[in-house]
Amino acid sequence: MFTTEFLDLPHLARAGGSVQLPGSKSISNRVLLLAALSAGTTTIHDLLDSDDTRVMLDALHALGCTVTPRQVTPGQPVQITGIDGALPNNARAQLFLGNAGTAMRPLTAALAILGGSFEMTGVPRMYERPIGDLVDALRQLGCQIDYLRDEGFPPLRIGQPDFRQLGSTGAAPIQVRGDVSSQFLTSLLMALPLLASTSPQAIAIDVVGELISKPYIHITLELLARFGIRVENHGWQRFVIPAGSRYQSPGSIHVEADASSASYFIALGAIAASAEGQNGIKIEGVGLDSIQGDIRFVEAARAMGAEITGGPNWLHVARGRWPLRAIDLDCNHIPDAAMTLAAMALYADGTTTLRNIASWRVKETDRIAAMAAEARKLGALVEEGAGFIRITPPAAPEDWRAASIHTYDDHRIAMCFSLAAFNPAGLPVRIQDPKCVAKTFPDYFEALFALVQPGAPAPVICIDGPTASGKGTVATLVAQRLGFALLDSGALYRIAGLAASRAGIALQADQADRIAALIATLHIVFAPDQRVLLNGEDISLAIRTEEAGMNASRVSAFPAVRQALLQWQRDFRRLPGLVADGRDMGTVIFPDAPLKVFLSASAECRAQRRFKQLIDKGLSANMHDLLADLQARDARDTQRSASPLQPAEDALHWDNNAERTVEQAVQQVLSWWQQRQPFAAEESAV
Ligand SMILES: Nc1ncnc2c1ncn2[C@@H]1O[C@H](COP(=O)(O)OP(=O)(O)OP(=O)(O)O)[C@@H](O)[C@H]1O
Ligand SMILES: Nc1ccn([C@@H]2O[C@H](COP(=O)(O)O)[C@@H](O)[C@H]2O)c(=O)n1
Repeated sequence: MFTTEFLDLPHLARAGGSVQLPGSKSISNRVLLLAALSAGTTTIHDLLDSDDTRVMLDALHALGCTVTPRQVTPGQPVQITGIDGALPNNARAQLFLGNAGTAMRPLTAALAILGGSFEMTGVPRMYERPIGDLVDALRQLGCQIDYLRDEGFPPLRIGQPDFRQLGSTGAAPIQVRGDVSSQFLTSLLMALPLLASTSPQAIAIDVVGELISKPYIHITLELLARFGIRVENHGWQRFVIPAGSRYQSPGSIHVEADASSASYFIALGAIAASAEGQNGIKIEGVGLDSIQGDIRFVEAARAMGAEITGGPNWLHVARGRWPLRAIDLDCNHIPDAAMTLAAMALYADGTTTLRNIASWRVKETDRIAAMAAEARKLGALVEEGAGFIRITPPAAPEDWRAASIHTYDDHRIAMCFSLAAFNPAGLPVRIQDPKCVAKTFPDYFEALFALVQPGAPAPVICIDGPTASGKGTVATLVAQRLGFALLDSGALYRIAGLAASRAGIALQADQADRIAALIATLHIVFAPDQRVLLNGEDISLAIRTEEAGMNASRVSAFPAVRQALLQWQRDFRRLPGLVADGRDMGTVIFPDAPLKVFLSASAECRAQRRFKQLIDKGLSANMHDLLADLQARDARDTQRSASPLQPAEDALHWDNNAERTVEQAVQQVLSWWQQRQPFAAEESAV
């Protein structure tokens, strides 16, 4: 996951390949709660690992359920042993539920019926998301719920219910509004079987007002049935839970991939020209048989021109009509995925109107306002109303603008606007706070980058300079702040030197071809945890000795060795960008790099730094020898005929002498980088 302050997406041109989607958030959190309320142990496969499922898992653990393992591990199921419809007497807990509506609302209903002493808290935005209609419905039954701040909103305190008023004949139908959030009805449907289990009468729920988001209720009913609760659905207006209903674990259950997440890749297939040798996008884990309402996004995308085929758990999407066709659609049936239509509308042949989307206003943020504000930044013409949005794309390529997209801590805003990187103007798009996608799809950007091809080669920042000038340190930090990949080219020469000496090859010019041939056979891995593996062996420390540095310096003077490592280095170039440190990054390896930096510092300063670095690592060092070695390496690096160490003509120089700190150097490089970006100055502050 990208945890940077922002993520710059270069202009994207093409896409192709296949993507396996994470589990559905809606199904994951429902299944977790149902498993927790049931008798027996449920093994849950393909559970989504996200912010919202994590808060749910933590809450269930706090309530006394056995959760094994405590965190979701890819490919490993999670087992929940449920409470069999009852909590111990005097159960109490404080539950932090983040911004997860799918945790706050159903847990409130279930705990209000089970009884105990609970505080339901979350992030500030959660305290702006209404829950009053659900609380009113639960109070009709005798549940004890108090608002801890504002009337109608979390945080809440839940106490012991008093069901005496229900009497032996049961309650009158419970009334709940259906026109604000379908999560209220879902919450009651999942909580009321706890009451029905001991009730002599069936329990009925009447929906007041038009029921929005019926597809989500459909998911709830399907899953309730899997856990032994068969709810009667009377025309989506009355739901009846039979007396004696009792939660029973199905034993094992698979979570479908998220149909809302699929929408971004369906849109990608519809928008992007196919990558060479590829034919569109294959989406795995969810298909045309999905129980999720957002699968009907497929119909809307087809209406806009996408060519979509599919099976029970897969979809294939290719660009069809281009530009896309503008549509006018009632989106009540696909409230979440409809946001992706707004992104597709940027590529349509006219004005697209999305109606019946008032529920967007009470989601993670006011999504109508947010989508309108951010689409306008790109140059689109946007009109918004209480329950609709109308989008006209920029009239011509030159009307598009490079925008820094504010994401409002809303995963869907971030994912939708990533699609703006396919704009016809060749502009990059900045996504602020990219980690907000953690709510449903932590690795969204990684999945996107695996499928797309940029319009021009991915950007590279070259940082060259003599040994111990601070290149590696600065390059690592710049790469971290931008979310870029890192190439430590010196490590490749160090590996070459180490491998040659281990093979007993003399490090001299007449052996250069043998060393080059050896390089071609090496299996080198730069692991994400910073370890360097050579043919499976961890050589991270072995290549960092001064001797390894000297050997690297020797072999690096041979043109055949440099040639053998050339493509290796260029293959590091990838989305969203690369920071490359070395001696000839700007002059030879990436001559087209948009930013080249040359660091310098006196030999004495560099020797001092290297001395400290070695001592800090617990290695022995001698200042006199270090200075001599360093000067010898400088001489060899600058005087060799093949790619000598020298600044590129267009390099920017940074004197990295003793009075300069690491952070100053990093800030300088980032500031040079910002100056090269097309985003407005006030939007690009790092
Ligand atoms: N202003 C500075 N900029 C960068 N590094 C600094 C600075 N001040 C002190 N250092 C320290 O200098 C040491 C040497 O830096 P580093 O290893 O990044 O150099 P390098 O140029 O990559 O060396 P080599 O080419 O040998 O790999 C590190 O311990 C680093 O923390
Ligand atoms: N692009 C490069 C990088 C390194 N070298 C040579 O390798 C030696 C080790 O590099 P470090 O950056 O890890 O110190 C170095 O002394 C150079 O001789 C190179 O030639 N080109």
